[in-house]
Amino acid sequence: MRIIKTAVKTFKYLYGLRFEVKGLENFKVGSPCVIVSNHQSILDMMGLMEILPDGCVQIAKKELLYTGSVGLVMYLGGVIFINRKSTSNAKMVMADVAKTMLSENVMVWIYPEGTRNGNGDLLPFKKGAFHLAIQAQVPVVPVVYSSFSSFYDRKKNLFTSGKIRVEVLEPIETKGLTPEDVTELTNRCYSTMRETFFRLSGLVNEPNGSARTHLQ
Ligand SMILES: CCCCCCCCCCCCCCCCC(=O)SCCNC(=O)CCNC(=O)[C@H](O)C(C)(C)COP(=O)(O)OP(=O)(O)OC[C@H]1O[C@@H](n2cnc3c(N)ncnc32)[C@H](O)[C@@H]1OP(=O)(O)O
Ligand SMILES: CCCCCCCC/C=C\CCCCCCCC(=O)OC[C@@H](O)COP(=O)(O)O
Repeated sequence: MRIIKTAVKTFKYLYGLRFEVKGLENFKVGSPCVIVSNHQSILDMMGLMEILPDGCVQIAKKELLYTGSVGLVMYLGGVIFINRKSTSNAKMVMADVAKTMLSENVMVWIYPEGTRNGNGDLLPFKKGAFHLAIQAQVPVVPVVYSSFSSFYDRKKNLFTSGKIRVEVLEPIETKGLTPEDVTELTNRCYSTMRETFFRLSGLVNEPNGSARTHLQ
C-alpha cells in the first residue's frame, strides 16, 4: 500500500488539486481503530492516499476486485472486499476483520455511505463500520473531505484545479459499548461529520436539513 500511496499521491499535481489537512494527530490512538469518511467520487482515492496512516486497510465492494490490474493492485495492497448485496456475507467478513484488526494491529478505513455521493450532502450511514468498531472495542476516527462540487462537475466528469479541505476528527471511544449502542454511535458520528462537511464546504445547514452555499 505504501507503493500505491506514493504513486497515487502524485496524481494531485496532474489534476491541480491541493489538500489542506487538519487533525492528523487524531490518528494516533495507539491501537487499531475504524476510520470512517465521506465518499464523493473516485477522486477520494487521492484524498485517501494523502493521509492514509501506515497499517491501514480499506473495505471495498467486491466488484472492484474484478477491474483488471487495478483490482489486482488493490488485492495486493491488502484491500478487503465485501458483497454489499448480501448483508449476511458482509457481516461474516466484517466479523473476521474485527478479529484480524486486533491480532495484526491494523486500522480499517470504511466509507459508511456505502457508495459515491456527489449531491453536496451526506447519505444516511450504513451500520457495518460501527458494528465493527464495537465488536473490536476500538475507537471510530471520523474523517471529512470538503465538497468537490466547487471544482468537479460529476455529470460531465470534468474538473478544474481546486482545494480540498480534510479534517480528521477526535476519536470516538467504543469501549464498553454493545451492539445495542450501534444506532446511537452511527447517528452521533453522522451528525458530527455532516456538520464538519458543511463547515469545510462553506455550506449552510438549512433548518429543514437541506444545504445551500452561504454565498447564495
Ligand atoms: C496507478 C493506479 C493504481 C491504482 C491502485 C488502487 C488505488 C486504490 C487503493 C485503495 C482502494 C480503496 C477502495 C475504496 C472503495 C470504497 C467502496 O467500495 S465503498 C462501497 C463498499 N463499502 C461499504 O459498503 C461499506 C459501508 N457498508 C456497510 O458497512 C454495510 O453496513 C454492510 C456491512 C455492507 C451491510 O450492508 P447493508 O445491509 O446495506 O447495511 P445496513 O443497513 O447498515 O445493515 C443492515 C442490518 O444489518 C446490521 N448489520 C450491519 N453490519 C453488521 C455487522 N457487521 N454485524 C451485525 N449486524 C450488522 C445493521 O445493524 C442492520 O440491522 P438493523 O436491525 O437495521 O440495525
Ligand atoms: C476520472 C478521474 C480519475 C482520477 C484519478 C484519481 C486517482 C485514482 C487512483 C487510482 C485509480 C484506481 C482506484 C480504484 C478504486 C475506485 C474507488 C471507487 O471510487 O470505487 C467506487 C466505490 O467506492 C463505490 O462504488 P459505487 O459508487 O457504489 O458505484
